[in-house]
Amino acid sequence: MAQRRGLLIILSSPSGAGKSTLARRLRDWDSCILFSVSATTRPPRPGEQDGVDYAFTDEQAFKGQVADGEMLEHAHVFGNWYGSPRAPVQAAIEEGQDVLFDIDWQGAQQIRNSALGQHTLSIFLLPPSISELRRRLESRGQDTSKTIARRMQKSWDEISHWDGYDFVLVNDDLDHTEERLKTIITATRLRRSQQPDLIGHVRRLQAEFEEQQS
Ligand SMILES: Nc1nc2c(ncn2[C@@H]2O[C@H](COP(=O)(O)OP(=O)(O)O)[C@@H](O)[C@H]2O)c(=O)[nH]1
Ligand SMILES: Nc1ncnc2c1ncn2[C@@H]1O[C@H](COP(=O)(O)OP(=O)(O)O)[C@@H](O)[C@H]1O
Repeated sequence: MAQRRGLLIILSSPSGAGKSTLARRLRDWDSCILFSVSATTRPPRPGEQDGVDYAFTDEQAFKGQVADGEMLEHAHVFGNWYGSPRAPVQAAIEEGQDVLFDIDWQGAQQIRNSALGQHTLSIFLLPPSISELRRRLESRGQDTSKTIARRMQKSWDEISHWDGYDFVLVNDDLDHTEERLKTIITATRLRRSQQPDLIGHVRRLQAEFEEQQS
């Protein structure tokens, strides 16, 4: 039997709601999940590693990759380009490995509408409040006040797409959100792994039922 494809797990939220933190926790929980390292034209933040957090690139190279069809999806966010390279995702899911994406609503929509759309699990994280969102962006301590103002200004654009997702969680308590994410992923994996066997099982039940009724 052909190997079941891996799951594309998509996390989106307004900037500062907690995607990267939760994505890190999910990777620590299950090291078999591949994190899709996005390419971006934004400059690295202190402590970010090239090839680990992002693949940092320039606009010309990024656009070349897009033109060559190397991006599964891409979008312009907060004045920079971001995209998910296709090859590592394709290789992983063909091997049955799940892939985790930290991408915005535009990227999520592109993947959902692609040939891989049937293999996605998308989760949107809402902040408990707008003032808490601001507090988190400020407490992260990695962006200038201008950058934070821009992200806050764009936060509603992102939040307004919340209802296109399979699940929506309010990221209030971090441990609680982590537990709910793990539950969602575990349940989705279970449903997908049972599906082929269940169809066969229901057919057998039907045959047995019909035989007994005749
Ligand atoms: N469409 C798309 N969005 C991305 C990608 N990588 C990151 N993003 C989104 O770009 C936005 C800005 O990301 P980043 O600069 O890391 O800022 P942060 O969200 O404040 O940590 C966030 O909404 C990310 O989810 C990508 O490959 N594709
Ligand atoms: N549930 C939470 N409660 C309090 N602080 C949080 C929570 N989730 C994330 N944070 C903090 O908020 C800041 C922004 O989180 P981050 O994961 O960088 O957000 P994003 O990737 O969505 O921009 C970080 O300093 C992080 O430690």
